[in-house]
Amino acid sequence: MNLIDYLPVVPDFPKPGIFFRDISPLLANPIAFQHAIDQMSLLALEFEFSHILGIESRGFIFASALAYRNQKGLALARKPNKLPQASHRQSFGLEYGNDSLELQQAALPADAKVLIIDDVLATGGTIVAAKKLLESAGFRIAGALSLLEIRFLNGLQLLNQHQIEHKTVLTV
Ligand SMILES: O=P(O)(O)OC[C@H]1O[C@H](OP(=O)(O)OP(=O)(O)O)[C@H](O)[C@@H]1O
Ligand SMILES: Nc1ncnc2[nH]cnc12
Repeated sequence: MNLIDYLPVVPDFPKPGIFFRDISPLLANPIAFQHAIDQMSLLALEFEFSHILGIESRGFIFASALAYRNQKGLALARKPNKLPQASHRQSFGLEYGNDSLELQQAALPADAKVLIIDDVLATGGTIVAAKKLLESAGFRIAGALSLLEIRFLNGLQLLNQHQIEHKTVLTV
């Protein structure tokens, strides 16, 4: 099964010039979704980690399934003003705009070593922000794992600059 067939490109979404990869067909196909989680789960085993951080909102889908499959605790990095006790915030730029993520200190135990999970690595801005968020809260980072890397946006380079080890199932 070629998972990339389930991640079609939608041109000019959400802005002109962006080639958006839609995860909906992959989620709608139980075999494709299961295969994606299986592949991510195998890659996750290559990291030493105690907890998973899922990034709102598409990252939640994969982070949740992996936390279950790999029997790890799950914490959520949320968009602004969603968390009742947000204690850390990090703003960042991504392929088509700017955003912020928040984290609660109590989301993880003090000795947590965290694997960051997201669906897509594009510019890398989101994952770098997630790393800074975790570090500002005093947590250790194991690395980052995504389903898809969009190579021409050089996210991997940015992650290397920030000493983030990254693995991905698919690269386009
Ligand atoms: O590598 P980057 O350039 O930072 O881009 C990757 C991020 O962009 C998308 O999230 P988006 O902000 O569109 O939010 P969503 O998950 O709520 O759709 C995607 O889910 C990643 O989190
Ligand atoms: N081109 C893209 N497709 C899907 N998700 C993205 N997140 C950032 N860039 C993206």
